[in-house]
Amino acid sequence: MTTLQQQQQQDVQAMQQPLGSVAKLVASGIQEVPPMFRVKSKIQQGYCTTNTCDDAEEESTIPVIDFAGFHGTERRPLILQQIRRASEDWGFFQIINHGVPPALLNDILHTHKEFFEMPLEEQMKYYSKDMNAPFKFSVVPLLPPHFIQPWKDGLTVIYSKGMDTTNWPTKPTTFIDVTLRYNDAVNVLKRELLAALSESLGLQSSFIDDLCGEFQKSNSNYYPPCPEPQYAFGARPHSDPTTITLLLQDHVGGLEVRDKHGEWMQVKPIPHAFVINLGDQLEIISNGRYKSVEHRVTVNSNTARISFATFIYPSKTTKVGPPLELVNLEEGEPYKDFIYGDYLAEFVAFGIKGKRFIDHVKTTGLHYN
Ligand SMILES: O=C(O)CCC(=O)C(=O)O
Ligand SMILES: [Fe+2]
Repeated sequence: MTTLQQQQQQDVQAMQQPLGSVAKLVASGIQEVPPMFRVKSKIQQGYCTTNTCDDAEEESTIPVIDFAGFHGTERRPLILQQIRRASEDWGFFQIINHGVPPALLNDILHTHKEFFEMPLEEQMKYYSKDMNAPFKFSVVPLLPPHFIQPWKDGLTVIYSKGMDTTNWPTKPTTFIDVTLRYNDAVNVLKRELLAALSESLGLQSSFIDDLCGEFQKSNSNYYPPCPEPQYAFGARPHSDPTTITLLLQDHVGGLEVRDKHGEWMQVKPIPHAFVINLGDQLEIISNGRYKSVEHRVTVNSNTARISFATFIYPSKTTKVGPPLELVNLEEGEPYKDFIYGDYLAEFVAFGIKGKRFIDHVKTTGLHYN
């Protein structure tokens, strides 16, 4: 057995010993961040200079793209151009007028927030030891135990059309209906976005969806207030291993993205907007033209935050690489092809090291050790 396999086996065993939720820990009145969540202060990490740690730039300059008219001929070329520029410069953008009804966006955040604020006993009914369970409430440890744990609770839905909801929560009463309708709506939107991204790269409209858009998994994330926000992260700096991620966030804020100059920028909440971030698979397909950018989630001492991240990714057996039309050997070594399942396994084992996993493997292939 390799070291990687041993580590994975130990992690699976340790993850079968759940500790409970972060919300419960906060409710118990703790005044300090416990060791399993604790990072060096952000000052020590060089992230900021003051203890309040509001180091990220105030105003987000992440592009906001108005998706209205995407299906017509008049605005479509402009939208594609804006997507191309945002993907090259930022790897992150927000979209408005995307067609998902505002009432549904309010409902999904409220309903899931209500779920996260229910007693732990109620939530634990949906805990599962199966890492691939299609519906599951996450408890600490949320990541394999050799990681520092994120300051959050989570609920995961692996989407498929007409999902079996027999064992889903019936409290809040709207939970099943709203969660299904939201996931269906995001499934339609992801198809449009992947078409736009394909066309913006000069590829056939269905190219990215056909290759890398098969799976959809959503994580609703509940970030409780933290007694020492400078010593914990909701999510440590990482880039997503996905094709794309569609994120809905409430008004609280906390998501930050690293810009071209290495500075952290706040992604300012815009009501009813989706934050779109390109994942590693899209960077690979585009042969590096589009970037899968590092981001992180900070927490605060006053207000719980909720976000709903939907990840789009290929099947584990899919071979992902740049198509020939995006390879120009004069521009240097093209990105290597990967089998997605192998990529993901090494991504998880690599952990969050303040560097992008993709930088380690992009031209040399897998086996980062
Ligand atoms: O909650 C957020 O704003 C972002 C979460 C995130 O980056 C992720 O789940 O990959
Ligand atoms: Fe992320």
